[in-house]
Amino acid sequence: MDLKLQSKFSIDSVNQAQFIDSRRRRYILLFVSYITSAVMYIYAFKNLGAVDPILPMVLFITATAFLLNITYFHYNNNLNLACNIEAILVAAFVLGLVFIGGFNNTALYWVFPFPAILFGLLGVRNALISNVLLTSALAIILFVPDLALAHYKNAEQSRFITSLLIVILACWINEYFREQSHQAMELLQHNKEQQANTDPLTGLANRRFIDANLMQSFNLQPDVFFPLAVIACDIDSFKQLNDKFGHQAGDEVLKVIANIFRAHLRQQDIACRTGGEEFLLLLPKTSKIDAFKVAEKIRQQLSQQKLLSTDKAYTVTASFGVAESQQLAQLPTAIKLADQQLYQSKRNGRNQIN
Ligand SMILES: Nc1nc2c(ncn2[C@@H]2O[C@H](COP(=O)(O)OP(=O)(O)OP(=O)(O)O)[C@@H](O)[C@H]2O)c(=O)[nH]1
Repeated sequence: MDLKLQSKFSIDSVNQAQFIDSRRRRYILLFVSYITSAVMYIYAFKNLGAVDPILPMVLFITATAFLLNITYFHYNNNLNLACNIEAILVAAFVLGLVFIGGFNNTALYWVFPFPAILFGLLGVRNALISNVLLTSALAIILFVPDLALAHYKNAEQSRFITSLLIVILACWINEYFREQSHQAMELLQHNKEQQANTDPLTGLANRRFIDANLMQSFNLQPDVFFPLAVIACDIDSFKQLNDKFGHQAGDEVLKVIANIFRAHLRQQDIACRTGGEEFLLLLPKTSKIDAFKVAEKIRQQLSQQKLLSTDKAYTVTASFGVAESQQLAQLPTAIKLADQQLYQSKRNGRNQIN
C-alpha cells in the first residue's frame, strides 16, 4: 500500500487541522451575521424617524440579508457559499454606506473592520483581491466629483484611503503568514503520521496503521470493506537466507516481496508488514476463493523471481494462509485463522497456500 493510498484511509491530523480552520471561518461568519446585524438593527431603529430614510433602510436591508444568509447556511451547511455571499453583502454595504455618508457623514469610520472580516471569510488570496477591488471602488466614489450623495473633505478622503490600505496590508501580512504556518504544521503533522504508520524498509503499512487507522475506517464504513479477505504471508526459511547471504540480502528480499504485493494488489487492498518477515494482506470486498487466486499469483511470482547476491543467484519462497471475515466483529478471528492456515502451509512443507 503506497503512502497516498494510506492517507486515504487515515482519519488523521490533516482532517483535524482542516476542521479547526473551517471552524474559524464559521465563527467569523456567525459573528458578522449575528453581532453586526444586531448593531445595524439598533442603529436602524434609533434613526427610524430621521429626515432621510435611506440610511435606516440600507442598515435594515443589510442586517436582514445577513440573517437570511446565516439561516440558509444553517439549512444547507455550505460554508464556502455562505462566506462568499457574506463577503458580497459586506462589500455592497460598505460601498452603499460610503456612498450615502452614514449618520453625520461618519461612514468612513465604519469601513475599517471590514478588510479583516473579508480576510476571515475568504482566505488570503480572494480576500486580497476583494479588498483591492473594494478600495478601488471606494476611491472612485470618493474622488469622482459629485458621484456620491455624501460630501467628504478632501484631506479626509486621501487619509482614509491611505489608512485603509495600511489596514489591508497589515491584515494581508498577518493572514498570509498565519496561513503559511498552518499549512506547514499540517504538512509536518501529516508526514509524522505517515512515518508512524509506515514500515521504513518496505514502504508498506505497519501494524500501527491497522490498529490506529484502518479499524476506524472499517468501523465507519463497513459496507466499503466487508466481506474482507485476509491473507497471512511469511517468507520461508528467512533465517537461513540471512545466515547464508547476509542481512542486507534479507532486506532486499523484503523489498522484493513488497513490490510483488504492489504489483498484484488492487488500489483498495492493504498490504501490511506485521513483523520481521511476516505480512498481512487485507482485500476489501473479496471472497476467500478470490483471495486464494491472489495469493497464488504472489506465491508464483516470488518463487520464480531470480535474486542475486554477490554473483550467486537464488530464489525465495513464501507460505500463505487465507481466511474471510464477513463483518468487523469477525476480523480478529479471521486474522487468527489466516495465521493458523499459514502455519499449516509451513508444516506441509512451505511454499504453499492453505
Ligand atoms: N534481513 C532481515 N531479517 C530480518 C528482519 N526482521 C527479522 N529478520 C530475521 O528473520 C528471521 C526469522 O526467522 P524465523 O522466525 O526462525 O523464521 P524462518 O527462518 O523464516 O523460518 P520459517 O518461518 O519456519 O520458514 C530471523 O532470523 C530474523 O532475524 C529484517 O528486517 N531484515
